[in-house]
Amino acid sequence: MTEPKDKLPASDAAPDVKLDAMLARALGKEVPNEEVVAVSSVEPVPPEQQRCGFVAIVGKPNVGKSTLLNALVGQKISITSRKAQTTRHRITGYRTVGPSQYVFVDTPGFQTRHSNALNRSLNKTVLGAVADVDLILFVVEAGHFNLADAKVLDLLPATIPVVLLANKFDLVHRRGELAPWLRSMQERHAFAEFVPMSAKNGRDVERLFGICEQYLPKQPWMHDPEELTDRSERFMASEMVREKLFRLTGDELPYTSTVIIDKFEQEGNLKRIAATIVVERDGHKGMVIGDKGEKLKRIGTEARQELEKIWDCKVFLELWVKVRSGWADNDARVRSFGYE
Ligand SMILES: Nc1nc2c(ncn2[C@@H]2O[C@H](COP(=O)(O)OP(=O)(O)OP(=O)(O)O)[C@@H](O)[C@H]2O)c(=O)[nH]1
Repeated sequence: MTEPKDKLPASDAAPDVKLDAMLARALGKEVPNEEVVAVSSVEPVPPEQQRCGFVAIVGKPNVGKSTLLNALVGQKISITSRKAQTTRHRITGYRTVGPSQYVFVDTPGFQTRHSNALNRSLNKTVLGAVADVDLILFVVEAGHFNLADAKVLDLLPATIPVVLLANKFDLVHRRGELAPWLRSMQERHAFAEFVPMSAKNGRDVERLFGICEQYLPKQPWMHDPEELTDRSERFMASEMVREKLFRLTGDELPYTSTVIIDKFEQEGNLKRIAATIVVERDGHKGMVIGDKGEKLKRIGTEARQELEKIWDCKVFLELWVKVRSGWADNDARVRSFGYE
């Protein structure tokens, strides 16, 4: 991050011409001189040709930020689920494509509805994450924009270029109607680019690298190009259990449930992990355990199988469930569970 933040790499063209060009590119019409960057394996690049920068992924809950981060990094490093507010930590993933190294920062969906200690901590994480980056990917659902999106947009510093990433484009049936929506979005903020796409579509994700590249400062890479994340295996284990917990309990379980790793030991090619799922009420405990322990067993099995695949080793995973009422309202307890 050596370049000054007040310099947006925008073209010199008049705003309307630039907007039309962005719309044309966004909606898939031909735009001359556009380079498509192939995502391939890492080749050696001399330091003077390298680019490296921070890219924050922001947006309200459930718009697809974690799905996008995993697709960009090429491996699952952030958990996803249909339940809003699954992501609770700032997660950094890296990806080196050609001469450019992208350091991605995922953020929890900005919470505007409830004000408890957990949400205050989440919002602080979001603000910290966008303060010092080279580019912001502002994720919304294509064709939609509501108050929750507006509150996130309001937080973004005017000095950092913002890409409007209209995700879940696959769910838009009348694509022609997106042009007026994109125009109205440009009135809300001077976006550097519009990118309608689907985080679940590999080609779209590949194209996004090409669009982001020009915003990365020319400077040597900060990480080994083979590295994908700074998160520990312990953290991955707790996130994996949390993902399965939310996926398998559906909407009944409040998002305040959390997972703590009590033990993480390596024995040769085996990892022994013991974890506790912390819920707020006795009723929630029953939901997690399920009939004859069926649900808890499935959460454990699915988490174990996926961890074994990612780490390529055997995993022994033991799960417990505990009730700690009111933990999300208590600042000290929120900190003791690992939220800053
Ligand atoms: N159809 C469609 N669904 C998507 C797309 N991207 C994400 N989703 C789904 O949207 C839901 C939410 O995705 P997440 O990646 O967990 O969203 P998030 O923004 O990280 O959510 P929080 O952690 O709550 O902030 C999941 O069910 C995803 O499978 C997309 O491009 N198309």
